[in-house]
Amino acid sequence: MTGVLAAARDRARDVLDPAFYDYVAGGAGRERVVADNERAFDRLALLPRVLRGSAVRDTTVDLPGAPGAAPVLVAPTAFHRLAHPDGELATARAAARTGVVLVTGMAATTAVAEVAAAARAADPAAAVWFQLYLQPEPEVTECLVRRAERAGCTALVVTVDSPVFGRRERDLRNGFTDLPAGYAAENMRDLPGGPPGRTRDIAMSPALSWDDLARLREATALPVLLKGVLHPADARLAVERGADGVVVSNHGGRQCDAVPAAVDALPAVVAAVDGRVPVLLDGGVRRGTDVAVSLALGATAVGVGRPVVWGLAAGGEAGVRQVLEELLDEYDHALALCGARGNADLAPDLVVRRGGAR
Ligand SMILES: Cc1cc2nc3c(=O)[nH]c(=O)nc-3n(C[C@H](O)[C@H](O)[C@H](O)COP(=O)(O)O)c2cc1C
Ligand SMILES: CCCCCCC(=O)C(=O)O
Repeated sequence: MTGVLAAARDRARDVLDPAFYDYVAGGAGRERVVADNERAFDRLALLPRVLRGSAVRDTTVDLPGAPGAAPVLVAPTAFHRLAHPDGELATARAAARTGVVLVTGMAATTAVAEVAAAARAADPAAAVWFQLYLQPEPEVTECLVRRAERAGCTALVVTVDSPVFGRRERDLRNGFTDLPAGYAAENMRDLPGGPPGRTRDIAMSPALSWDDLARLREATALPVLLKGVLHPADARLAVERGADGVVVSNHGGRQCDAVPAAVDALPAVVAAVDGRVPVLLDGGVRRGTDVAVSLALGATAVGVGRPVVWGLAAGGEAGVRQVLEELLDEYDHALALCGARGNADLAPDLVVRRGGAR
């Protein structure tokens, strides 16, 4: 990786506590999937069309609860105040000012109400989604959902790839298993069954099922997207059970170190969903051309995780803006080079395997 994103990552490595840098950069096991998410894009090439472009290109996408958004989202990543003192507030302002949907996480170090308010103060039209892990106690999940609704979030993103926490060898080596003193997952404060005024731990449960999703579906009118879908059969089930979108994701290689790269899993999920709901992707997106490849293969939009944290660590709000603007500018440039007048002109025939047919 070179360019703005690599410079942000290098700066982040210089300024961050090494254990937190490793927590962000690292992944599960031998980190094969972390590497493969990026390498999979390197294995794909764009096959441009000529003499059919436009000087002005339409790059906006319609997402659940976010019409006219940019095709790049801020994927949910935990603990932004460990990257920069302004934490999630800086990320929210940067996303809002670039027209990018922010998916703020249950594991944020700033409460969702404050994050959403900061985004709207920067741009009243800003869309913020809330990511959650379904909790084993339905009343805890419901309380989190009500907080997101009250905060004005326009969609929920339920992460389903984490029945247990990934085995992250860097974190085990570094002893990075708890937040340092003075930081907390603020959305987890004052929840049912938890200590008053204090935070509960986020639970991951292998006992969750499609019934828990059905309960959530009934508990809220907000659009619900499922994040962490790789198998086409699960994508089909998600649509049948009322999901408003699926996110093809392997959690940035942080959960199972033996799964396919996100972009390699995308086409089968797109085929299974068959246009019924938007399909998003995250994992390894580092260039505007990666955005173009993903949209050509059927994604409606893509999320970026680590690059946003690197930008935040490198320069707070301005650093995140630089990262997002670079990706969006590169994407628009890639569209021009492919002879596309907008996202709608991207199609699977524009993507081939590097060195051979797809
Ligand atoms: C530091 C870090 C924290 C993350 N925290 C969460 C989280 O709290 N919830 C979640 O669903 N995904 C989380 N993710 C996964 C991201 O949402 C996303 O799937 C992944 O980062 C995409 O890959 P990329 O980093 O290569 O862009 C986290 C990823 C990182 C790097
Ligand atoms: C049990 C702590 C939950 C934090 C979740 C952060 C996360 O998903 C990650 O990949 O790290």
